[in-house]
Amino acid sequence: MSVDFVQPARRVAYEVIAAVRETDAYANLLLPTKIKRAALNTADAALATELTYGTLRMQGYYDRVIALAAGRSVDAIDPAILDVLRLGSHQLLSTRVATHAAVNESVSLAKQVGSRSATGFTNGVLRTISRSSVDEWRERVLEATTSDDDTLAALYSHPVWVVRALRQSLLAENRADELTALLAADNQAARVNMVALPGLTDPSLAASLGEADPFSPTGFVLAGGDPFTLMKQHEGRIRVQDEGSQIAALALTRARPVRADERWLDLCAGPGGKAALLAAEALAGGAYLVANEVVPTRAELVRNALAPVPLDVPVWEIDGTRIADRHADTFDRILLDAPCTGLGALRRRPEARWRKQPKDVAELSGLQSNLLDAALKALAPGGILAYVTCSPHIAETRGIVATALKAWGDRVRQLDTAAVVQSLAVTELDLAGDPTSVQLWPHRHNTDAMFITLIERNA
Ligand SMILES: C[S@@+](CC[C@H](N)C(=O)[O-])C[C@H]1O[C@@H](n2cnc3c(N)ncnc32)[C@H](O)[C@@H]1O
Repeated sequence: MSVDFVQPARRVAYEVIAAVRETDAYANLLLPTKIKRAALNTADAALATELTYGTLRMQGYYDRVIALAAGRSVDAIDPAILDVLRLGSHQLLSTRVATHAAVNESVSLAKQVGSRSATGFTNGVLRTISRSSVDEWRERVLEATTSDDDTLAALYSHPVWVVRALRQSLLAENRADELTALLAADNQAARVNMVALPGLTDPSLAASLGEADPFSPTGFVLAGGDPFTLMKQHEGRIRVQDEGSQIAALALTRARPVRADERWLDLCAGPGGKAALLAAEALAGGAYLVANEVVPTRAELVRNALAPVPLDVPVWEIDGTRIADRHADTFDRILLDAPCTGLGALRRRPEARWRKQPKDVAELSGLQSNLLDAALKALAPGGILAYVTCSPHIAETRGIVATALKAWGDRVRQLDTAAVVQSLAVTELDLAGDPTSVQLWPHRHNTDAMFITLIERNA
């Protein structure tokens, strides 16, 4: 074996981590392609996934260790070599990979991607890290933190502003004591959860492929196998979908019995996961559904997602903030699954916490408010709107709703969303706070942190 050998799983992990940094690639989309191209076997694919996701998630923590071991700020390290060091640190501090394999292969990788001097530097830093225990490094990192929030940020590898935002959201439910459980849950791999479109799949299918979800009546946890192969085999009538997303869509469709010929709208539908579930529900209840998505490539994904449902669903491509220009007072139910920071899906998107910035919240909240106002105008009198985000950030959730309620006054009212969600759930959920909205959580419900509120426009 050449001294410069880098195991294919490590090479794949490195390439994905580097692409995330260089081209803003999404690890969850790029990794499967790279694994396929490298023809990794199942064990190597699992190793590449663990190395990629683990390194990206814990990057903030590893950077603190690397800075201490290197005696310089990570900003002063060549970015390609920093990626090698992060991947090496992950192997040394969080896996059972043998020290010599972690160090030697990192040095070989450094030789391939960095300058000549980088190999000695990589060797030195990783050997320094390997000489102290995991606990000793934790102590050293914590000694260098500057506040309680910084300590949590370091230990659980989240940006400080995200730690604060998550605490605020839990505080709104009087559950701030759950913060560390939430931060820890963000660092756990999410299970593969699927939806079996109701009315289009045999009810026994879920049991044969996995275990029924505890809360969503349409979902199951996949026991094993490749979900995308299964999806193809079942012609899209089962698909990957978080349990929280299913609950959000069903909160709208099951808020009250469906009258025949109701008109439904999915205002921000791409890529179409919830649209497919809404379509199955519309078909069963005799309702019409329109899906809308402003980005044409994502509108195409919506059409694909809807294909398995034998219902004619037009897919519009208009700016949702203008929906009421031509469709005021029209729809009986509207799903507004708003574009958001995605801070509720950090388990699933390992790099997202480092990519998002507080300014994203400010930008998105303007759009969210405009979309909500337009959607309320497009609602028929007596109609119901579900405002949903996969972020628990107060500025994207309760803040947006409060602004709309103030502007709309007695022309709208919030429904008992908690009661609706409990009534459709298979088993009772531990929900906290004001029942006009529901906040799901990874640590409490094992779902993404979806926020759901139902608003009725007065007749
Ligand atoms: C959170 S995603 C929706 C996810 C989707 N409901 C699903 O379950 O697959 C929000 C979507 O809104 C779209 N979007 C952003 N701005 C929009 C606008 N002004 N009008 C309509 N759609 C918009 C984004 O392109 C994105 O696809």
